[in-house]
Amino acid sequence: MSEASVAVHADADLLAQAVAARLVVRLLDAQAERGQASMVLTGGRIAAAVYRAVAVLPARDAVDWSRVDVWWGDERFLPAGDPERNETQARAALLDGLPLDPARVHPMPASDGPTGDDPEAGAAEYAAELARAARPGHAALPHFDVLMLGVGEDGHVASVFPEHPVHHDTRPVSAVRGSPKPPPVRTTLTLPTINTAEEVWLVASGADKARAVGMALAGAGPVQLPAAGAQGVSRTLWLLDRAAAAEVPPRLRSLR
Ligand SMILES: O=C(O)[C@H](O)[C@@H](O)[C@H](O)[C@H](O)COP(=O)(O)O
Repeated sequence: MSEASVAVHADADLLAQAVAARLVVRLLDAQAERGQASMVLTGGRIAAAVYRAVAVLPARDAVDWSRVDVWWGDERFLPAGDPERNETQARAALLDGLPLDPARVHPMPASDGPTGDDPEAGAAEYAAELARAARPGHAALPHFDVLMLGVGEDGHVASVFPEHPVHHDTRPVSAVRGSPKPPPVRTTLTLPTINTAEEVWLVASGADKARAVGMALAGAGPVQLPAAGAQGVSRTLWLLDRAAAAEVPPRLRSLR
């Protein structure tokens, strides 16, 4: 697992612009290396700002979007098209304007989808979809070039919440009930699945995130503070605005 590094930007807008630029470069590098690229999306306000920033970035046209796989790290278990779904938000902010191959866009289950209103069946189906995309000879997961995560005030990432039973789920994808952040029923990649990504980027903006960010970087445990347990194979990058970085431990501040 990689050591975390931290980049701090002046405010939320610059943070979103910088993450958008990094994302385009990451996808370009992956395509240069592997002929294709994959990104795992998250939900929340800062993620939506990043997607909007990618949408208007001229360099986005350098990416061959028909060779990009799109996955989600978590989803709210609601009907397809519900405005609260992370998928709906990402499509509106970015995906609908990109020449993606629809077969490479892999939304998490909807409560009115083929697996019905059963989040367990939906999670199992998403695990099966991941397994179908796995590289031959590899574990039941595809290669994730970059996996982005927002960070909750309580330190949750994706829909892995502090002290929640999801921490004991050994499956790659979990159905979450009783989420403290509405809506209560969700689907999420579990932390071990998240941690197979080549790069994990934790993106946080605002003073209400400072405590969770500071504690995660100071070495809190993942059950208490799930963000502390998210790590990329070759890179773990915290992308923060100044307000969210206010409690970053001094030994990491030099990396700003
Ligand atoms: O479904 C969701 O809500 C998310 O995927 C969640 O994990 C989110 O990323 C964080 O709660 C941060 O959200 P904000 O950026 O809005 O604070």
